[in-house]
Amino acid sequence: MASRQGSKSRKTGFSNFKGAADSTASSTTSSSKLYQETSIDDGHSSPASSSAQSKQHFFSPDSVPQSAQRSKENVTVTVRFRPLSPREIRQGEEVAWYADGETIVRNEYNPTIAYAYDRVFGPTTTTRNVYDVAAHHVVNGAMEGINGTIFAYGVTSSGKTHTMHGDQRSPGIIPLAVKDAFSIIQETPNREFLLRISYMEIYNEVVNDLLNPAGQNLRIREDKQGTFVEGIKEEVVLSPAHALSLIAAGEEQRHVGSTNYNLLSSRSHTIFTLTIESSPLGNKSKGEAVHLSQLNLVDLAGSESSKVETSGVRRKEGSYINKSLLTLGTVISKLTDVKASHVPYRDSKLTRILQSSLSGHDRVSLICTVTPASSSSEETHNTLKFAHRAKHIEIQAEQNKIIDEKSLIKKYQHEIQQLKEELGQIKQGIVPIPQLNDIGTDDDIVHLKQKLEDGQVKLQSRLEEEEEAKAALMSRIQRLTKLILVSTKTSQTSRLPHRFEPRRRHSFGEEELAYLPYKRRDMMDDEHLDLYVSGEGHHEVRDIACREEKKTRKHGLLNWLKPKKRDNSSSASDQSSVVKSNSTPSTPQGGGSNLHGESRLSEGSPLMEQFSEPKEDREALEDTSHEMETPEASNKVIDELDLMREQKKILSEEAALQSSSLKRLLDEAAKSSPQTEETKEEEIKALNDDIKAKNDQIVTLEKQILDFVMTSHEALDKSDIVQALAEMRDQLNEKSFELEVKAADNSIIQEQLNQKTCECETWQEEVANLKRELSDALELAQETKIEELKQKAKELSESKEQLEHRNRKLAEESSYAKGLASAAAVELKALSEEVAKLMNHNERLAAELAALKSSVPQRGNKTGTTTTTTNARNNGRRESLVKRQEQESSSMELKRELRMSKERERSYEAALVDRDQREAELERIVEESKQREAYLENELASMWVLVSKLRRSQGGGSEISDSVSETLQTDRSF
Ligand SMILES: Nc1ncnc2c1ncn2[C@@H]1O[C@H](COP(=O)(O)OP(=O)(O)OP(=O)(O)O)[C@@H](O)[C@H]1O
Repeated sequence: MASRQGSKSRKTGFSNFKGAADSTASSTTSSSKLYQETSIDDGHSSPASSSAQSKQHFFSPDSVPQSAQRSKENVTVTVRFRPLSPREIRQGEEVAWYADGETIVRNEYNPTIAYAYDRVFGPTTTTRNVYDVAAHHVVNGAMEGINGTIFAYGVTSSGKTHTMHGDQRSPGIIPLAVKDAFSIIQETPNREFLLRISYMEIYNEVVNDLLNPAGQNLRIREDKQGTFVEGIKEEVVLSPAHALSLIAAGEEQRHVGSTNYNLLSSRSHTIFTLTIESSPLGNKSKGEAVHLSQLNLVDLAGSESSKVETSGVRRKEGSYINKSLLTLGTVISKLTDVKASHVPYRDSKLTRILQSSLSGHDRVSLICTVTPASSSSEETHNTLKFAHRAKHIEIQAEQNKIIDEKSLIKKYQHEIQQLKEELGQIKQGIVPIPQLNDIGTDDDIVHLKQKLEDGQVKLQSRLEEEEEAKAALMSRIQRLTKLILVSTKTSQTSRLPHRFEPRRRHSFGEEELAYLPYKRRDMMDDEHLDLYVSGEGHHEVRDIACREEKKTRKHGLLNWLKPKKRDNSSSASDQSSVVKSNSTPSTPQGGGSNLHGESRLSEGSPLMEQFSEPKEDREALEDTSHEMETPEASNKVIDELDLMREQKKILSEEAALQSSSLKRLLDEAAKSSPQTEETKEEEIKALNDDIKAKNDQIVTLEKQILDFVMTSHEALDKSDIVQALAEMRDQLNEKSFELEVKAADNSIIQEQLNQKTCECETWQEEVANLKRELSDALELAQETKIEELKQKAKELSESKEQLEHRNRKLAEESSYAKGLASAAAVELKALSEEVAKLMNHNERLAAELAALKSSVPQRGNKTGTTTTTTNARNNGRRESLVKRQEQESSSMELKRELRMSKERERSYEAALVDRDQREAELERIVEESKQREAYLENELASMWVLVSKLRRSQGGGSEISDSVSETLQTDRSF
């Protein structure tokens, strides 16, 4: 069944909003500094105004007529301060925000900053007070057909869960609302009701059904009537205890974790929905509209400051929480902004699911929880601003009336009517058996007697058959009737005239609230003082504490099943909801009982002790049965039978729940790794044992019911006994059938388990084989790699050798070239010296030659003067000519030599240039070979690293690696 969150489209609702600027909007138009005090009594949000006007309205796609009562009102916005926690006190925190009167929140450090709300609750206010102001009118409206939503909003550890769920000493809005709903039924004798609940969480943007562990990751769908969660489980509830026990079971599934601020921080948003159908009582209901409404109680996860140091899962959860709360904030801003054209409901699952509530057709109450602590001043300020924005949302709450034969209450009413008619027909069909003494003459007696006896046998068997059919019908009628709740008050006066009288307060039965933690979480905080230190390292310790707390809660639920002692004082709550038939109240807690309750407790627990003392109990029952002489006593017996049946039902439900958990575990086991397999197997085994134990308990309970019927049969009149017996037989058959089915299921599950175990073993073998193959392959691969490396190392060392050889050669050549060059240099020097000498000599000769040339013309001029001396002079001239010729030839010789020496010089110079070039070439080659050597060195080093890695990764292959490393070592040293 799908839980429908509202029934209107967004557009119609959106048009109902007015922004802060709208002067016609009610009460608050305050800014952060200029506030206008508003009060819950201002009429806009008071319960009294809820149904002031009414008009006809049609909403369903198939034109189902619906009448609607509309009244304009604002969202009720209240702020609740929690006291400073022991931790905050220890840390010397100061009060940064405080409640100034009943409607104003003021900043301690800057008194000009103040905000006004419908009501502000100080740290000492009780949740009951909060309920009366912030929730009661919403619950009241929901019981009259007006959808209602109550939110708790605030940062982490500000007290949302404390407000919504509470603890045993101070129950929260949810238990109070449930209780109130049943009280209203009791005080509305002219209507009959059918209540259903669903409970879901939004964890990391995934919708999970908390009443059905199999309902994970549910889809949100939308049709013309609004958004709804597809496939969510809805349970018809018969009493507050029944509803609370279901919530308790749901709480077990909720994601809770420890954070730096809160030992038990809610990591998901939860939405508890109570669907209420009501119609006029009895024949009046024909053709009358059915009221259908939903009451959503939303415990939001707390926003987290980005300053908080978290990691891993918590950080991921925190970011999802913050994102969805941000979307909620944006949606609310847009709703209060007249200019906004698009409201981003679709940006988060939370706003999508609550789209209808937010868009103005539900009566909405927002409870903002805050801490006064100075360290959270900024976060508190943000919450206050959020609350202030929300105050401007205007709503037009409507009463939903549907004339819809498809409504569950109508369906049940029809079925009951049909069954009653069938029963009437059966009753009419029973022919009274004629008495023998009425029969006539003696002659016919034998014949007639025979005939009559035959007829009597036939009639008897027909009678029995019809009795059985009648009993079956009766039990069906009873079961259906039980689902429809009516007041036990005989007065048919309406509840409405009394509406504003103070309602009788129903105290909770001890067991009803047993699912809630015994004490406040902050008290635990005191005990786990050292656990509240920041830092991730302590999460484990805190998670243990968290688990412990969960266990306590679990025991709380178990306690609910604990049989109550007969105690007249507890009747106030017990009578809060009884079933239509006065003789068969259906509530599990109805009247209390000293019968054997059943539980998941192990031996030694008080409950098991009660199981082990049947005699005493039976004696007590016998005592009771002696007192049961009046019809009331007979009713009590039936009450107790009902109670036992109810307990049996709960056990069966628990067994079913565990079976589904078992299935889930089996599925998980199939998917999980072999390491987690063992723990899963243990869990599966434990669950199997638990289911077996539960089935045993069901059988025991059935036996006890039989025993009880036997011992108390005297207190009941015969027809009651026949009826009860038939009913018992019926139920027994039903149960034994159920048991058979469950046993069959179990054996199937067992088979599956065995099969899975076999599969697991095969897988394990396969995994082992694969591992072996993998290690072989690895070894092989390593060997090949090592071989390759060896080869490469060899090649490298060879090329290194060659290079070194070449290097040596080059070095030799270069030293030879150097020698040559120096010899050439020496020679060149000697030559140049010689050239210099020759040149000097040359110059001298040239000078002499010039001197000679100049002396010859002077002698020619003096020839005429003396002939004697002419001969002598001719001789001398000849001599000097010869000499000159000699000198010329020697100078020629010298010149030639000079030329030659110059040529030689040039050739030497060329040789030198050539040598320089050669040397440069050699140096370049040497440089290159050095670089190559360095590169090879590097290569070798990385190979070394590789080899050592291989060695490390392959323990067994060390020998190979050793040999490689030796090779490489040698290479290296080489
Ligand atoms: N009004 C209050 N009076 C006394 N104690 C309170 C009140 N509100 C909250 N606390 C205590 O403060 C602690 C935190 O409260 P609670 O767990 O309800 O916070 P929360 O807002 O739900 O946190 P989270 O978002 O992390 O789930 C609890 O120990 C609770 O008992």
